[in-house]
Amino acid sequence: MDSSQDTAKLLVIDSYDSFTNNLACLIKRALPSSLIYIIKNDELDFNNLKQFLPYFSAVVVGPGPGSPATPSDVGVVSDLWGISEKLQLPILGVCLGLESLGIAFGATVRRLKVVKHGQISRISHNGDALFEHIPQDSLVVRYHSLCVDLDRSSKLAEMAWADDGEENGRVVMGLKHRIKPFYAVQYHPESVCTDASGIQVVRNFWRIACDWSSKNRRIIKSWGDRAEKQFSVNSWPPQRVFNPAQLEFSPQRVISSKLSLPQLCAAQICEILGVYKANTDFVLLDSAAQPGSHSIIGCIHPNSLKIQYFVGDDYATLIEGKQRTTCALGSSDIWTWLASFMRTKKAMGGDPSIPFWGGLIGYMSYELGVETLQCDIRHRERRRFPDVNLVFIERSLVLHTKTGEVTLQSLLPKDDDWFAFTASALKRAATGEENSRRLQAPKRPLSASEAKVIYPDKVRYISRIKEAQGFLFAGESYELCLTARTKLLVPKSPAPSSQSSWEIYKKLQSANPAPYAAYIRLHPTILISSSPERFLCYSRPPSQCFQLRPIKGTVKKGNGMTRALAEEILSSPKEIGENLMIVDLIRHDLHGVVGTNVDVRKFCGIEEYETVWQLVSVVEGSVEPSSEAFHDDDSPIGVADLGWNVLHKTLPPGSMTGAPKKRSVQILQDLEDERREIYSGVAGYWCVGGGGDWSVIIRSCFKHEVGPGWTSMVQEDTEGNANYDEWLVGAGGAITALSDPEAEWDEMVTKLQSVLRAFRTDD
Ligand SMILES: C=C(O[C@@H]1C=C(C(=O)O)C=C[C@H]1O)C(=O)O
Ligand SMILES: NC(=O)CC[C@H](N)C(=O)O
Repeated sequence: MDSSQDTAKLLVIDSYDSFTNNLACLIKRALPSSLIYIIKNDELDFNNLKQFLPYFSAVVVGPGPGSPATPSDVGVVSDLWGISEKLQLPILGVCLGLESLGIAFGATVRRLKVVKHGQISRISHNGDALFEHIPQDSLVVRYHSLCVDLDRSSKLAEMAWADDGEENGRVVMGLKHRIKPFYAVQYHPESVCTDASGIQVVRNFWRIACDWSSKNRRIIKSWGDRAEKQFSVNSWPPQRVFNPAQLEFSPQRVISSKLSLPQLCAAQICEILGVYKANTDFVLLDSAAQPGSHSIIGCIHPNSLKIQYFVGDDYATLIEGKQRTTCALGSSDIWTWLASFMRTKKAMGGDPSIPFWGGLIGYMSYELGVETLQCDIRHRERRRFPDVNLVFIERSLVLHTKTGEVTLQSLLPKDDDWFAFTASALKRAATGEENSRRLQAPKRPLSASEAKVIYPDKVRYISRIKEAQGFLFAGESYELCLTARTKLLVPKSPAPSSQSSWEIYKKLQSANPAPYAAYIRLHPTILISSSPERFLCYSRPPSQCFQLRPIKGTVKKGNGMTRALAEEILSSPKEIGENLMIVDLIRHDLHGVVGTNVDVRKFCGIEEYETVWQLVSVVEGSVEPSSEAFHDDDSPIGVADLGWNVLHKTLPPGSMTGAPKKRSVQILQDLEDERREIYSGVAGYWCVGGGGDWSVIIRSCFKHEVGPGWTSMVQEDTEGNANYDEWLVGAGGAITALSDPEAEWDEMVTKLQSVLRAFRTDD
């Protein structure tokens, strides 16, 4: 008998990331002293799992995509309901869990006429013990396309219902076995919009489970080495393993100095620093609108280290000046490699109020996240461009966009000359004639009014929307963020691409000012972004806070659209549902890394942008300061890997996939014709102090260059002349069961137009 014999252990069966971590957190909140273990439904075969059931007090069978009748969707769950009397233990099913309980005991599963995804319903119940202390008409969130019908002689009994009126009639919301200790609910008690009945139902189940176990004298085996060996990696909250390697390197010093330059904006500073210069790299992360407050400019020198990785490769490429080396990843992956690299670069002594002291800046592609999810990448293009493209910044300028304070920073020792040179160049420009905080007019008017726009085919896009809805109606997904690519063929400019692309950036920035704008020119790719969406920001350790700001819900401005009207549209069940599903998904992603401390700080706030109104939620997570973190000179260092870990585990951004994530990504791989590449990926930084901030790459365009120099990737016109630069723009939107295909096409075009404005000379 070990000392933990009194601690209840619950096994949660995960049918692939359908909010399972939220469910685990709800159980932990309901039963704080319990220990929770999560396994995938196909992780152990049933014969193996059977041997371990006596170690657990109860099992919770979670939700999931697909059908209870499809063996690969439910895995071991169908066998679980048939366990012998000797091994019997209390089981609570949720959603797919309820449906599989139904099917195991003869119920009929059928499709709802009107599916319910992210929809809030009132439930009534018959007062069964599972619903004790739960008021009638409690509000619960539903995510289902299927439902169960019992026949009279059923071994199961109904306990709760939702009345869907003409849509679906009365739908079963609670079931139990008449004899065995099997209970289930069709709704999601763990959703952020389910009321207090969510936690109560778990408490009630636990009470029923304890009563049943003591009445039946069930003996729970003590947790020995065997169980520990099998399940230690499955424990939730996930164990935070302290990596002593973090302490191996002594930190570098950040040297900084301040200037007050309210006359200059970020783009002007970039011009002073030589953004136009041909054959150079350049990075700007630009807070061009609220709620952004700092713009970050990396000062790249010819020998700045660049790190590239292509999905599927087993090496990273390091580029320093003209030298290229490859670095084998061995048995680890690019994430582990980057984390060890950054460990050697940790620094201290920077101004705590400045978010970036130096570190990696660049982007990561959507497919990098797809690789992390272990989904097949369908579109294997002939020519590939980096999926990770980062530069290590040693010298940087950070502009506070409201006060005009500029912080110059360097990680290089004895860098006085650079400080003096840069400060004097900035001061000269600020006191010079062009000091009006206005941008210089584009040097050469764009000839982009002649740009050819190759839109996605509307008929094809609409048919894809309908196909997506087919998956939603069948219960394969709850929401799918469908996207398509538009190509812009811009007549080749005689100016170098450093200049023409920068002019496009300035145009975009003034046409569509955005809090997470970016100009990232890292050969061979140029990214121009006016993203309104923060993906993930993590503060510096030791007290790390993680913030995600998913956007879902879009209304086009203009044509008499007032704020009041936009508010009315955006408060409809369709729009709220769309946002809620992603909020639940993001909570699940974050709970999967940080454990219990995850909260929704803002739910469905309305934000105004240049061309659209958006529904934005804010989800935050935190971890207690690690006891292993050490403090040196008041600058905490030591747990810097955690933010990076959250980024790794939460890609691709949930708002760009739909929910549940893995199945939705798989479906989208089939519905979309090309790789998304950088679109739907993330752009941002990882600071040497351990913080980071990454935006979702939307409302953006990108271009690849080919060849060793800076020759643009060109397209041939109809006469076969290679005269055009090819810019790529992704756009899309969340498709739900409530979507109107024509309106979704319009929404995609609206998002696209916010970028195309930068290519017009006539406005
Ligand atoms: C897909 C895009 O945007 C995403 C989809 C949104 C929506 O469906 O309302 C809103 C913001 C983004 O997360 C895009 O801009 O291309
Ligand atoms: N949330 C769920 O578990 C959904 C179950 C099933 N895929 C349905 O759509 O009905």
